[in-house]
Amino acid sequence: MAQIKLQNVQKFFGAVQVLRDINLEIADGEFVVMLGQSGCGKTTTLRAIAGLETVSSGTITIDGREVQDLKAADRDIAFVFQSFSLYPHMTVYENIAFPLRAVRIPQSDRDKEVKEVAKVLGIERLLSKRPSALSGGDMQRVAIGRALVRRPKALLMDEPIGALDAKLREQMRAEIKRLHIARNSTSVYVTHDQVEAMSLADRIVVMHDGVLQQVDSPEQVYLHPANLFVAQFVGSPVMNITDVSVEGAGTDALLRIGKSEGFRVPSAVVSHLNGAPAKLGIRPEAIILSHNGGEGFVETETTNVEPLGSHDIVDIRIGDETLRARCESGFARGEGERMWVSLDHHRAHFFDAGNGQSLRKEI
Ligand SMILES: Nc1ncnc2c1ncn2[C@@H]1O[C@H](COP(=O)(O)OP(=O)(O)OP(=O)(O)O)[C@@H](O)[C@H]1O
Repeated sequence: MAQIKLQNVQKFFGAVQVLRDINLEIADGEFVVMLGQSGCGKTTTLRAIAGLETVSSGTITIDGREVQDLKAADRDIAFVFQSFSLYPHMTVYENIAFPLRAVRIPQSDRDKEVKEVAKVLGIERLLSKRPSALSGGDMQRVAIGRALVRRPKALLMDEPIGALDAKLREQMRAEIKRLHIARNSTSVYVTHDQVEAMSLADRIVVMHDGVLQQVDSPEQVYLHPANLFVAQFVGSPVMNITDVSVEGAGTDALLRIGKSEGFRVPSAVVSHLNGAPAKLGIRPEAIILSHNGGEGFVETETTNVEPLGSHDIVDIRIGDETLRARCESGFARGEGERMWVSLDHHRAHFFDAGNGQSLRKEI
């Protein structure tokens, strides 16, 4: 197990900068997920930690030792990729035992370690088989087993289950989590799948354009996104974002979206904005629809209904904007239906219209 620290890490490929001043501390035993769109630099960060990629500047330390100039083999870190890189001519047992043979661990200890890892991963029955006889999920279990068997300081995983079908991914996700709890190995995991990130991580590192946008628990990333990018990247359907003007003083203020009639909210909700241009962020589940209206509700019309089984996503018009609301199945009959809408202002987010940073009320 290990503590990993990146300080002021920069990486250029030719003239193109793909990592911009990365600062990140990963605690011993922590499960950190790097989340971002394709090309944002998450794989490069992981490869830099592993020693498969050099950094242009900055330092990487593992347990206090600077490693940025060490070869991958000298960092005591294991890596699992999306593609199953098993040796086809070896059995599962031999594949898992391989890293132990390479460092000349005696046969009896090797046998004990291989069997223990196989037990944790539930692949004991496969030990005598060759990779060609395995399913995709089992191949990836073996790849993880091989990475874990020599008890590396840290386990780095790059979209390890990205190539599996949806059902198997769900199952493997649970297994990786269970494995992490059992072994408590420091783990860094790369994915572009926010559900995977939310379900696995102790902390999520949201990355965009080579810059860390937010490093926080899944709950914090969802409830308090640091900026517009994070707000729209995490959560499905995405958070509604609209320009908003704030009017009025006294006890109530009016949040007006476009030329809409506006939502009356307590002034305290918006007092910290000080009249600066802001964007409103509101998740679909924080939009309240009603057939009858009432105080705080504004009249609207549905423009689309997406039935998803457990709930529906209903599009409504406010001013010139379309907002997406989450409501119970069958609540809206179809498009063109008259409705009333209100916002749960406790769950409203505001962002600086210029730089996109969250304008969070200081508590
Ligand atoms: N060896 C290389 N030479 C030149 N450019 C590279 C190299 N490796 C990566 N890049 C570029 O660096 C940027 C970051 O790539 P990286 O693989 O880290 O992103 P990523 O977020 O992991 O994306 P993906 O999920 O697609 O792997 C991309 O623009 C990519 O094209």
